[in-house]
Formats: sequence, structure tokens, C-alpha cells
Amino acid sequence: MNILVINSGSSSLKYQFFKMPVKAPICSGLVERIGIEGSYIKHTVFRGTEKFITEKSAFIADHGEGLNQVLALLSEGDQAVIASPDDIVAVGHRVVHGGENFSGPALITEEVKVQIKKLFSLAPLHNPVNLKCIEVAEQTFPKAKQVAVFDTAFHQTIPQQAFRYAIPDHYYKDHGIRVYGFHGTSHKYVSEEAIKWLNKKDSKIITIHLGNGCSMAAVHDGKSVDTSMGFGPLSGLVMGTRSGDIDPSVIFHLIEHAGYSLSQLSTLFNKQSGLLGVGGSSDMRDISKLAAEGVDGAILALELYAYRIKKFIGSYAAILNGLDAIVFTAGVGENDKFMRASVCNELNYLGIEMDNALNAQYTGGIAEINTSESKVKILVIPTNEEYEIAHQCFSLLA
Ligand SMILES: Nc1ncnc2c1ncn2[C@@H]1O[C@H](COP(=O)(O)OP(=O)(O)O)[C@@H](O)[C@H]1O
Ligand SMILES: CC(=O)OP(=O)(O)O
Ligand SMILES: [Mg+2]
Repeated sequence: MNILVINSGSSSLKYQFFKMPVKAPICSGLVERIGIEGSYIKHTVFRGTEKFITEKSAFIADHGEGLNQVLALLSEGDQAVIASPDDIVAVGHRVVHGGENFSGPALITEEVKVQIKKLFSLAPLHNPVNLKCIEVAEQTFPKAKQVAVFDTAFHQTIPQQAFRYAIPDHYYKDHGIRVYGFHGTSHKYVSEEAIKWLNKKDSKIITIHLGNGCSMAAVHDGKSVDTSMGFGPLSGLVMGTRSGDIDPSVIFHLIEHAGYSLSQLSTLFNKQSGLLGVGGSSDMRDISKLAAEGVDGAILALELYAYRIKKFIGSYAAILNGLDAIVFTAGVGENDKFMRASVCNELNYLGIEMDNALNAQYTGGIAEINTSESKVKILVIPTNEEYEIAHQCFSLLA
């Protein structure tokens, strides 16, 4: 079954094309800087062991134009992988917020689109773009089924004591104020891979997703029981540009004593904080370089980032009442051996002991980087949100 997966962000669009149930994609790509100067597309076709890469840079005004260019790359020229748009059987969309209505993938109907729209105010940076991509894909691939896979779905198993905030009841009932959690597709995928690796019933796992957005999940026997992002994708860990946990008193203080507006506060905590705010860049590679040169802000940014992860490991070990494995994933988790080492340093009380050589030698795939005595396994598992979305579409439609 030909399935195209679209993972859309505010200014980018990642895609992969699968012939399900085969896990290896036929092609994948990235449209970056949509609507801003310097737009470009990188498209890679995989044939056997060979890769054919096409790169284009020309202004792309919106996600519609981006998707049309993707369609052209899929269907035209030497490296075409389909003959016409009708060859696509399904388009799987990452949708960030599904509220309490979706605990699994959904075939997109007018009613589902209304639900996604109702949640715009809860995920203003993500849901509007996700819906836009659905509408463009409906026009571009009129015969295909459209399927939504929600970031929030995997976290719908979190119990009330973890998902409710200690504020009066009607804020939950009337305003939907609760923990939703995000990156669920990634936490689900890597925790399932970890469970296969451990081959253990009743497993207790902590998954640590460190991309531009960062979050952790406590996963008991395959079910999410707590997660570090909450009502929106702002709480919990220190991220590329987001602060993570902050005392709400700071907000009251900045409004009352420094005259901040709501939009200034939103920009501050969503776009000017995290690694960028403390260390001068949102990109972990830059921060590591600056820290190695001795720049104080960058050193502090690394310390805050690792410390917060460690704190969540401790709290999740407590709520799980035990621990079989911790899993590092996404851009930083998969690539940054120094960050993995900082997080795992002095966690032996919890039975977490890293093998420094194995950590340093890691180059890809699923691997254990703990010592043979370590009670808890330390795993690195590359996430694959696009494949997980294709897999969920395939299961829904097959
Ligand atoms: N080799 C590397 N070493 C350290 N950090 C890396 C490396 N490669 C990528 N990263 C970091 O991964 C982050 C992006 O992760 P990614 O999972 O691609 O994010 P997203 O999907 O949220 O855009 C960036 O902070 C980037 O610096
Ligand atoms: C929900 C979220 O934070 O997503 P991303 O990491 O893609 O920004
Ligand atoms: Mg990501």
C-alpha cells in the first residue's frame, strides 16, 4: 500500500513515502523555511544501496506550494516513484493536538477537521499548519484516504492523578485544562522497540525525546503513565527555544512589574528561551562548540539541559516504582554522546551505569550503552515518527 507521510511544522514539512508494510522508505525529504527567505527542498530516493539526492532552493510561499513541489519530485523525471497522484492510497498526517477525542489514528472526515480546528487555541503553532496540510493533500491527492495520527494519542492512558492540575474542577470541565502530552508517536515507537529489545513483561521504561522540542515519558507495560509536556508543548525539559518548566509567578511578575504583554510572554517562553536564550543558539551542535570554547552561557545551557532530564528520571523512577530501561532518542539523544554521558553521570543509586566506551562508539541502530553490571539498561533507539504514522495508517486501512 502506497502511503505518503507528512510531518508538518510551522515553517517546515518533512515527508516519507512507503510501500507498506515495508519499513524502508522509497523516498524521503524535507521542505525548509516555507514562507521565509532561503526556502529549499531536499529529496532523497533510495534504490537498493544507492541514494539519489535532488536539492532545490527557490522561494516557497506556503505549505500548498511546498506539497505541489513534492508531488512533482515524486512523479516527474528520472527518479519518479509514482506515475500519478492517484497512485497514493493514503496520506498520513502528524497532527500535534487531538485533545481527549483521539487515542488512536483517525480517518479524516469533515467532523475530524472540525475537531482539529477546535483545538487551534491549544496548539497555535502546530494545529493550523497541520490542518492546512490536510486540506492541500486532499486537493493534491483527491483519491487518497487522509489519516490523522495525533501526538497526544499515546498519552491518553495517563491516569487522572498525573493529568489533572490542582485547580478548581470547572477549569478542566469547561476549558479542557489538563496535561495532554506530546511527541506521543515517538514515545510509542521507541518504547515498543525497547520492549521488544528487553523481551520482558510488565516493563518499566523512561523514554527521553531530545529534538528541537524535548519531552520524556514514563511507560509502564507499554502504556504512557506520565509525561513532561503538559497542557501545551512548553513545560518540562529545557528545549531549543522553549524554557520548559517555569514558575507561573514569573509570568505575574513580568506582567505587573515589567509591563509585558501576553504576546511578549509567549514569544519569550516559546521562541527566545531554552538553549537559545541561555547559550546563544537553539542548535545543540553550536552550543557544544561554544561550551568547548569556554563560553559561560553555553556551559550553563548544557548544565540546565542535563540537570532537568536527570530530575525527571528520578521522579519517573519513583512513580514507576522501578526501572528496566531509559531510552535516548531524536536529534540530540541519538547524536550527542556528551549529553547522554552528562545525564547518566552519578545515577548509580538508581542502578543506571553507563559504559563510556560503548556510549562513545555508538553510531546508529538500537544499542545498549550500559555496563554489564548496570541494573537498568541504557538504550539509544533512533525514532521513526514517519514510519510509525505509516504503520498506524496501514493498520487502520488494511
Ligand atoms: N551530531 C549531533 N550532535 C549534537 N546534536 C545534534 C547532532 N545532530 C543533530 N543534533 C541536534 O538535534 C536537534 C534537532 O533534533 P531533531 O530530532 O531533528 O528535531 P526536530 O524533529 O524537533 O526538528 C538540534 O538541536 C540539533 O543540534
Ligand atoms: C509538540 C512539539 O513540541 O513538537 P516539535 O518538537 O516538533 O516542535
Ligand atoms: Mg521531531
